[in-house]
Amino acid sequence: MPPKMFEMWATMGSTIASLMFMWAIVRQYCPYEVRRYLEKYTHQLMSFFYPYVKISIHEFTGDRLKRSEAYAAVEAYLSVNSSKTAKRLKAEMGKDSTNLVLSMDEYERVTDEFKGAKVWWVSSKIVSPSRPMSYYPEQEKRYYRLSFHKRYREIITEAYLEHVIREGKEILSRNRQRKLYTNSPGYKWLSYKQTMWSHIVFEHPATFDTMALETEKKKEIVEDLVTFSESKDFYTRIGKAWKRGYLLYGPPGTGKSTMIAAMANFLNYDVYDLELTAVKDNTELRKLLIETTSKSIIVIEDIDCSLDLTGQRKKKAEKPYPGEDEAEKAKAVEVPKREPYEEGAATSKVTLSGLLNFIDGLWSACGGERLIVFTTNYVEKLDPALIRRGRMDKHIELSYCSFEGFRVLAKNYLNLKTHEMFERVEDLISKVKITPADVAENLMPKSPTDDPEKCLSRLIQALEEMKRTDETKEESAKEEIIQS
Ligand SMILES: Nc1ncnc2c1ncn2[C@@H]1O[C@H](COP(=O)(O)OP(=O)(O)OP(=O)(O)O)[C@@H](O)[C@H]1O
Ligand SMILES: [Mg+2]
Repeated sequence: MPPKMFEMWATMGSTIASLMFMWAIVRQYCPYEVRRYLEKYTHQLMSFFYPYVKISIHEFTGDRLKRSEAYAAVEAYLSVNSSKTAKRLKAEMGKDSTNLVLSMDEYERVTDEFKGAKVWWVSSKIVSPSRPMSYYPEQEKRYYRLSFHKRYREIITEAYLEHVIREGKEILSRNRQRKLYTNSPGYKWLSYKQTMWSHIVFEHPATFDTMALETEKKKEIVEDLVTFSESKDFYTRIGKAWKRGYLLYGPPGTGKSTMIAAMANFLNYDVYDLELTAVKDNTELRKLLIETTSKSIIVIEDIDCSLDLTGQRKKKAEKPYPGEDEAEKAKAVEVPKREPYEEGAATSKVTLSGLLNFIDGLWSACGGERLIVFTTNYVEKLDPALIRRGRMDKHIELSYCSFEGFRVLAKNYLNLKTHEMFERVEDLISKVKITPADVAENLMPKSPTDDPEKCLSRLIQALEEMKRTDETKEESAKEEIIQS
């Protein structure tokens, strides 16, 4: 190296060293105010010469309980765009647990181009150590940082970011793994970040096609759901919250819970299964509902058993459903039942007015696309205030199996569209009250040797037995009348 050059490097080196030394002294001894002042102006001076703009998108913003929608959209956008160029990727199980979804690993950097503008994305995190004696673990604050040259400021802030968010949201809704949430007491104490809901992936196979229901009824429900999901502007225009209440009622085993799953699958919504007996009081109910997200169905099953609606406590099975005596009940398919109201009464103080307030007031303020579904076996026991239109907009009765319903089940279970034995089934099914659950149970092959004929014979036998029991009951009732 020529001596002149060496001298120049040496001078520069010593200048930088002395500046750094001075800065260290300033940091150590200057009062905080002076330091802040100096830092601010150094920063401004640096950005004057530095031609790049940086935008950070943090995972959690002011409201630490809610993940930023923008962060989720950027993450989805980059998961598709970065997987082609990034060298360090992380893999997570995707929708339906069938494939791995790749996304950018931490501290990885990828480039993207938009209308001739080149941008860089970096995924990063700030780790703040846990405080001594603190209950909470160390916290990680993840963020994405976007950098681009300042000459592209307009194009990036006005068009590129919008493009990223729009595409990201589309990817999210395509890949969304739907969830089934339940409120379990105590779970919320696990960590301050934990919500009051616990969830699992929702993978119920029910659809409207597999439901044993009259075609007309199915069509009406599907049209109602489609109209609701496409009516965002309508609800805004008339000044009503974008929500709709459904009341599903009918005897046990007629498909109320199955229909909720079919609705969720049809609309691609999450399901919040709200166990009212596990909710301490109205305040907790409010908190739970505020935490629900848009595009969801909030379900309160067996509402007559979950809430003291009249001041009188009720037992679900205190009266058999018409046509359902003890012998029939014993034969019926075992469907999991909720505990009757008494079980939760000791701890739950949720009142009817609390629930009504939520349906009308608070929930309406949450905005977003939500359905609320109540189910009951005894519609006549419900307080009219709870089920009036406006709260429960659509009342759907699910009843005993018709021949049309049977045909759907025969197609599902036996892959039969028609069969000579159907005629006998048609005749019998019009005379007895059998639930779709019972029909399904009889049609289900019980061993590998069970062919469709055997399953149909089993159903016919069950229907004949039910008919005989009904006739015997009718006769003894007639005799009783004659005797009295
Ligand atoms: N309409 C239906 N279409 C197809 N399958 C049905 C139908 N109704 C009942 N089933 C079958 O019976 C089983 C029980 O039905 P489901 O749990 O939906 O009844 P439910 O009306 O919710 O009963 P409960 O009032 O006891 O809660 C389901 O797993 C399903 O296989
Ligand atoms: Mg049910």
